[in-house]
Amino acid sequence: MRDPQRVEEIIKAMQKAGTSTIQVISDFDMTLTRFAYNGKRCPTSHNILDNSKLISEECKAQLKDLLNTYYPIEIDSKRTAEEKLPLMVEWWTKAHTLLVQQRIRKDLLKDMVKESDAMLREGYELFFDHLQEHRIPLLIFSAGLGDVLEEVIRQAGVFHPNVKVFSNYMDFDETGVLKAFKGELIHIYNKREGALLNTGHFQELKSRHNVLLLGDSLGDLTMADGVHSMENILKIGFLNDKVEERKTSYLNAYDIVLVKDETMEVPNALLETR
Ligand SMILES: Nc1ccn([C@@H]2O[C@H](COP(=O)(O)O)[C@@H](O)[C@H]2O)c(=O)n1
Repeated sequence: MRDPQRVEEIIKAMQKAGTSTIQVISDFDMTLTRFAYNGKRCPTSHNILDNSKLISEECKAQLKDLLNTYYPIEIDSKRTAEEKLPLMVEWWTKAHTLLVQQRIRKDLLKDMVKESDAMLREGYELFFDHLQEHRIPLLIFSAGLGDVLEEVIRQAGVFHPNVKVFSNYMDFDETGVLKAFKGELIHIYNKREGALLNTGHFQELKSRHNVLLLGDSLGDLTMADGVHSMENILKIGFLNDKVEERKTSYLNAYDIVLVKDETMEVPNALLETR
């Protein structure tokens, strides 16, 4: 924490206001899911599909090339968000175009997730169940693949009614084959625009002026930009990769930075404090 006293003040103010004033907004990939397990990288929602048997070997190689080209740019601390933005649009657009060419079948997504290495962070059950039990809305705001991430949380038994997802959803034709992606593309640097497009959601939650925000990228900080008359926001950032290069910028942007922490221990402890 850069300013522990400020963090304490925010927590106290949120506790005093009570759970009925809180909403949680969280990124998905590498925030609710693990970054690594036993020294091996865990997949993002895109990677779950990219590495599956629904994708041809040739296409897998092309998607891997894209990942190897653009992921280093995504986490490059020497480039500004403005420099990265067009390149991120390029990555997502090229990857989605390749995926559409694969004629992916909707009915195979369930088994694909079952067979994948998808892993939610340790302590996820407590996190989701606590929010459900206390009727605290959870918005999962992801630049990943909505259909895939929904299946991950469904299979984990935590897709409770208080969970809402904003993400990139697949559009299937009448035979159940992927033909396009729906609506505006969400990438890591346009979550503010995504939030402002979904005013209805934030309107429904207009009495919840206190926000717990969880993210793993500096782009995630704008996920709460649609919240009505915000009173307090506590921002927790998971810093998973390129720690030394990015620590200062994360400490300046997030209230609490969790370095290579694969658990939900801190968010869970905060939710349980009364
Ligand atoms: N073709 C792609 C594009 C992006 N990614 C990764 O997904 C992450 C975005 O999802 P969030 O839930 O974190 O918003 C992003 O960090 C990219 O690294 C990918 O794996 N493949």
